[in-house]
Amino acid sequence: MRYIEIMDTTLRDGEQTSGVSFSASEKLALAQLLLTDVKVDRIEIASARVSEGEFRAVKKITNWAKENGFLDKVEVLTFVDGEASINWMLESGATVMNLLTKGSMNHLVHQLKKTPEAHFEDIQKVIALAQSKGISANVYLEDWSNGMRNSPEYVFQFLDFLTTQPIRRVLLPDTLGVLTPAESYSFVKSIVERYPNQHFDFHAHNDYDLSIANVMEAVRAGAHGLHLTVNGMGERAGNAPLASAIAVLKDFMPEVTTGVVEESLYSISKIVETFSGLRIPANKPIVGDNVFTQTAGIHADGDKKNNLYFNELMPERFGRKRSYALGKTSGKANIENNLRELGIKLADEDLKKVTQRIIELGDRKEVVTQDDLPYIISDVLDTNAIEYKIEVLNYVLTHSKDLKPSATLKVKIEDEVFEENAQGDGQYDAFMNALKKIYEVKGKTLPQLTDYAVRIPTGGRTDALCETIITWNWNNKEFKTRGLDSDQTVSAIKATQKMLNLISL
Ligand SMILES: CC(=O)SCCNC(=O)CCNC(=O)[C@H](O)C(C)(C)COP(=O)(O)OP(=O)(O)OC[C@H]1O[C@@H](n2cnc3c(N)ncnc32)[C@H](O)[C@@H]1OP(=O)(O)O
Repeated sequence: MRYIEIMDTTLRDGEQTSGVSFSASEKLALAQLLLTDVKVDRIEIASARVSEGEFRAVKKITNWAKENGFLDKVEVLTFVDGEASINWMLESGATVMNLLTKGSMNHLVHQLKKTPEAHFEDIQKVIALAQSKGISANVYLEDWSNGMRNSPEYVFQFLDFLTTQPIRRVLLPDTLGVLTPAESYSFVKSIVERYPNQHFDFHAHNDYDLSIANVMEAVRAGAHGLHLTVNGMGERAGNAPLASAIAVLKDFMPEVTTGVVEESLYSISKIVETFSGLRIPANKPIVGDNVFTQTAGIHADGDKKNNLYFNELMPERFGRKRSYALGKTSGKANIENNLRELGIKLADEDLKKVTQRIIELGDRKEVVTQDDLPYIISDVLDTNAIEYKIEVLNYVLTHSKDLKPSATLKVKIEDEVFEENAQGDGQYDAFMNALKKIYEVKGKTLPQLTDYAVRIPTGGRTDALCETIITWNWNNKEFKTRGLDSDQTVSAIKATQKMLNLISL
């Protein structure tokens, strides 16, 4: 089996994401996790000369790496700038440089304004100097992909030159993310065949959303290593994402292997999300919040029947769990899956009612989570037990500055309809005052409200529902009623309606 070396460049190319800057401590923590938990083969942690902060970060990482035997896996991007980058490396303690050179005539002529011969001479000097100081070299051919399209003679002249140099690897970047999968294959293949003794890394960018397809084709063509970033961070549309690349190699390319630990990919993704502040889209493969959530009732039903809707991407591989969303597309099977996890069993009739309630909430765009389920169940079962003879048909509640809150309501008691309005200290108080007036007309009194408690189920982890529990005193006996709704006032009115029906029994 062919071993593919994984070089993670989250801390260098990933940090080139607009608006992202890791602190030195964050860089150290990520470097440690990447090398010891995720077990990538190498990490690129910075560009030389960038800043004082970057220098401190590199120094911290190299100190740790030296003590723990990882120094040879820690790389820094450097420039063809005589002694400048090398001196920076020496002071920071880094020992592997990824030398950025020009991989297309276009960049060479317009940016460095040099001939190929002059560029090669400069490169040779830098590599020799580095070697004399104990620094080993990998060489990036920047804009290599366009070079292969527009100036292949130059690229091959350059690669011929590199065969004469004491370097470890040649790094082939699709700097502008312009390659198609077919080109990734044919360009890498032509190079690997011509230089069988050289190690080539492929470095994709995601401008056309083709980075993973390109990575696959480069590996199929014989690339020996890949450059990836956690969450696909990187300049513009980013780099090829580590988690997706690892899953694709594992599932579609059995002829290759890597040293990366799949189970660690989700946790590193979350940590990088936190440190970078760059939110992971919910639908991002492997690491997005939604990618292991079945929302459709039919899919949940199929999972029950021989795992019909599973693919190779089992969440447990990545340290995650499958979940079943609750909303308007939930069917019974979805809800049963959630109930099973909570250890709750319901009769068929009750399950149907709970399902109906969840669909209603979903229709109102409320997001229902598993945490809400026990509340919904107890509300549905509680409401079931009561035969509703008294109904609050309509109401208007007002709240305005410097005016007393008021309420107008229409209530059906048995077959009679009553309408009243009243003011109060708050909207609910006004509602109760109007209700009292209706009951006075009928020559009845209402229980005394002794406690009124509002809570968001599960301490605020979900905001779909609000529960109001009202304690009443009726003929010296206390009882409680509960109302559940996404709106706090409505939940209180539901609790009150329950009370009206209980006292009429
Ligand atoms: C593929 C990639 O992602 S490459 C990413 C490389 N990393 C970075 O660019 C890190 C961030 N960059 C920086 O902090 C700065 O650009 C520095 C510190 C590297 C250089 O800063 P400055 O000296 O202010 O130069 P500035 O950024 O304006 O311009 C870049 C210079 O480097 C030159 N240059 C471009 N590529 C190279 C190279 N591979 N080797 C040497 N010099 C290069 C340019 O021609 C330009 O030189 P000029 O000013 O003589 O025309």
